[in-house]
Amino acid sequence: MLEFDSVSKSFGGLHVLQDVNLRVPKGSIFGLIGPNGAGKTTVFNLATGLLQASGGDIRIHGQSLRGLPPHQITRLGMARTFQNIRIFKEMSLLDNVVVGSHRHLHYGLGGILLNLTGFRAQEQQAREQALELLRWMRLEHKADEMADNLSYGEQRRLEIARALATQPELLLLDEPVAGMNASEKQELMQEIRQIRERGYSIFLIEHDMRFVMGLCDEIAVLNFGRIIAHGQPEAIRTNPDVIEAYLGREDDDTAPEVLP
Ligand SMILES: Nc1ncnc2c1ncn2[C@@H]1O[C@H](COP(=O)(O)OP(=O)(O)OP(=O)(O)O)[C@@H](O)[C@H]1O
Repeated sequence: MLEFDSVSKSFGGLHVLQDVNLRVPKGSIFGLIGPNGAGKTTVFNLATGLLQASGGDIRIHGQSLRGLPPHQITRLGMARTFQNIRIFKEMSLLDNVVVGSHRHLHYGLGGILLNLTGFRAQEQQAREQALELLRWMRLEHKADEMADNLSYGEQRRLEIARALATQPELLLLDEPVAGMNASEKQELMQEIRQIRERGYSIFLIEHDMRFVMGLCDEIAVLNFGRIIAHGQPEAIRTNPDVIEAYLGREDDDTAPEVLP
């Protein structure tokens, strides 16, 4: 579904990604892990058009993303959440999600004036869809509350609901459980599995090894901008290159959990 083909990215003389090859299969939950600063967020920024690759090609459904701005990439079926949560805190949960669905509402000002009934019907549909997505993320009961009132874990789940409102085929999650407690993590794992069962593909970056190993079908490991391992969780857990990459960074708080 999403392919990185020999992708590189430099900032001036700093080579952040080199010869990155990735295949995120349709219907999978695919994890990208690696020590701090390995280049994981840069991979997401390239996939969503926030950055352009210095070399190589990125494709979704075989179509190159080269030169496409983020909003066009969204139209190709990709949506993401961010490491630092980006929700509208002064708006209700429902409105936060409705905003996400607006690329699917087909009206301009003229259209609204000429066809007020059609406009209202689309708005109503967007609200119903938003409520459904809030239900998926167990936030439906708070639909009319201000997003500002949510706990950290709830804000992360709201961001996922809003990303889903763009009707993506592939959902990119950047550190979805950062700041969550153990039971919130367990619940989110369940919700992400259910999202996949509904036909979505998931590509996630996460430092929490228990979460990644318990959830992902496949995992790729980045270290200093290169993919050093790729495979099923058990193979990654015991891969000597992966263990060494984490051992070499004892400052990284995730290191002990990778060790077999
Ligand atoms: N816009 C930029 N300009 C210059 N350097 C950048 C830019 N964005 C990222 N980098 C550098 O690229 C490297 C990889 O950063 P990136 O955020 O992709 O890593 P990461 O694996 O997501 O790290 P973390 O796990 O800490 O979030 C870092 O050295 C970072 O300083």
